Amino acid sequence: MRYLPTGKKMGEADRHTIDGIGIPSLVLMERAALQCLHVIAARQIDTGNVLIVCGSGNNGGDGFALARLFLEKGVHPTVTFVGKEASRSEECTTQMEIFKTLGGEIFSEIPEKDYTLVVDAIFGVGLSREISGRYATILETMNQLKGIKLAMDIPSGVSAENGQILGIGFRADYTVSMQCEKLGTVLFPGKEYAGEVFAVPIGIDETYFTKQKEVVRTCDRKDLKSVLPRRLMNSHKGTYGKVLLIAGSEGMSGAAFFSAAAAYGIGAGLVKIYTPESNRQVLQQLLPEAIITTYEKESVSSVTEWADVIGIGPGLSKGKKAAEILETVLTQAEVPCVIDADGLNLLAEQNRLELLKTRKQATVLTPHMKEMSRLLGGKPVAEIQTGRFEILKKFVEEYSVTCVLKDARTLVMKQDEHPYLNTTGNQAMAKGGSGDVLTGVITGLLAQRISAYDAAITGVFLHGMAGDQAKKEKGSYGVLARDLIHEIEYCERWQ
Ligand SMILES: NC(=O)C1=CN([C@@H]2O[C@H](COP(=O)(O)OP(=O)(O)OC[C@H]3O[C@@H](n4cnc5c(N)ncnc54)[C@H](OP(=O)(O)O)[C@@H]3O)[C@@H](O)[C@H]2O)[C@@H](O)CC1
Ligand SMILES: Nc1ncnc2c1ncn2[C@@H]1O[C@H](COP(=O)(O)OP(=O)(O)O)[C@@H](O)[C@H]1O
Ligand SMILES: [K+]
Repeated sequence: MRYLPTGKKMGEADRHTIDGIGIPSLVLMERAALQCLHVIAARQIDTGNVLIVCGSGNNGGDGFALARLFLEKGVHPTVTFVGKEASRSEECTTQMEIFKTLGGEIFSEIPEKDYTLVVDAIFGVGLSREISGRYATILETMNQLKGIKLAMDIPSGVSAENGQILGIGFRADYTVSMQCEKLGTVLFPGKEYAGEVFAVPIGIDETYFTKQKEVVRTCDRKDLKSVLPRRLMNSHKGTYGKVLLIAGSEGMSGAAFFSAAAAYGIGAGLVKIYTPESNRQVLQQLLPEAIITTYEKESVSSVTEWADVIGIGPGLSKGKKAAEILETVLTQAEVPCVIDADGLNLLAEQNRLELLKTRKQATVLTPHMKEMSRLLGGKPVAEIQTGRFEILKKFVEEYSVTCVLKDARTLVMKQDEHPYLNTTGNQAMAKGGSGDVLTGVITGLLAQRISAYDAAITGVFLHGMAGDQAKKEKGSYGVLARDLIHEIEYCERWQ
């Protein structure tokens, strides 16, 4: 698990470390510069001709410190100071003076040379407004230079708060992020400017974020062991829960299959599909492990009574029958529920969202951007994209749900928990059926009795990992929903 603070939150943690704990700012800066040097060595970057461009804040201070460490190694970097003298920070001034005392030369323009490495130390998390004028020209020049590009902390121009490009951004091959990767290089378009990101420890106290519930977190492959539900030797299928999937309508059996197969694939004990009779035969052939029961044969009340967890919506349709079923589930089922696709579209109509407020068990909603827009009464997708954290926070508080907002960077939110931003998954998953698989995975995890928040973040993480594995095998074009299921079945291998 790792935090993805905004620039503002990172600044707070810096101050807490410096003022609250007493670690001097220059000590942190020294470690920041040393870590950059380590990354440069680890990536075997040619330091034959290094350019370091420094601004007037502490990011510039990082740059001067790195320049001095290069001197110690016998490397003579070209250092350009592009900041304003008047606004130079104390640390930046100190580092600049040390560098000068050691014989370092400081330019005010970028000398024309063939650089092997270009280091951006103009703006870090202190970037506070659009970049224009001379700074913009300098960044444009730096982007056009040959050589490997490395950003200290965050590429200049990328907003650490939201990943937006403020005018112009440095296009890095590598970004060395101090202590934590910032939210701005995980979100698009910032991510595309950051290249490979190394989050390096420099001594900032990250436990500061534990109580700051607004700080976003993510997880990595190494967390898998702790997030996967345990599989006990002394167990039976009842141990891993009974999943009911209410999915598929006439001519839409595939969605039910994907969700059900994914629920089994992630370890659920028993999976039942509730669907129209016309889907019975094909589903029985596609997934003989599943129990098939139909609208014509059984009432929704009796099937919901059987279930430990319900997933409703994939391929459901928006017909009258589907609406009745959803309303019965929301008012009668006293088990956790995952609502997806048409389940969400129906929820968005006729004030049905209000039904969520009376539910006693956990509800997980898995909308993509367009479905979220419908849930929010038609709020434009662009508005949701830029304001996703605030908008979702309000929504989950109002309806007491866990919300999985699906996107290239899926966001999971629940009241009183850190927002979770997913970093697995890729463009190969942008295809029909991918979402149905996610519904099955989250439902299958809930069946194994982990909390709604844990099931949502673990499900999203594993689903993305499956996409990444599938892309490795098939590339970006040919991955199908069934490939995701196949990979999920093997998820233990990723630990
Ligand atoms: N001890 C610590 O705290 C540690 C900090 N560390 C490092 O410090 C970085 C944060 O440093 P920071 O807070 O000084 O801000 P920074 O990113 O250098 O920028 C501020 C300068 O930019 C200017 N400016 C901003 N926007 C602008 C614009 N659009 N156009 C023009 N100017 C603009 C702004 O000017 P002003 O707004 O005052 O006019 C000010 O001069 C952090 O990312 C990390 O690298 C690490 O070493 C670890 C220890
Ligand atoms: N470019 C991408 N990068 C990462 N994940 C993606 C990308 N495109 C789609 N996905 C994932 O694939 C899934 C698509 O879900 P959804 O749009 O509901 O598909 P469907 O309704 O066709 O099943 C989501 O989990 C989403 O996060
Ligand atoms: K920078």
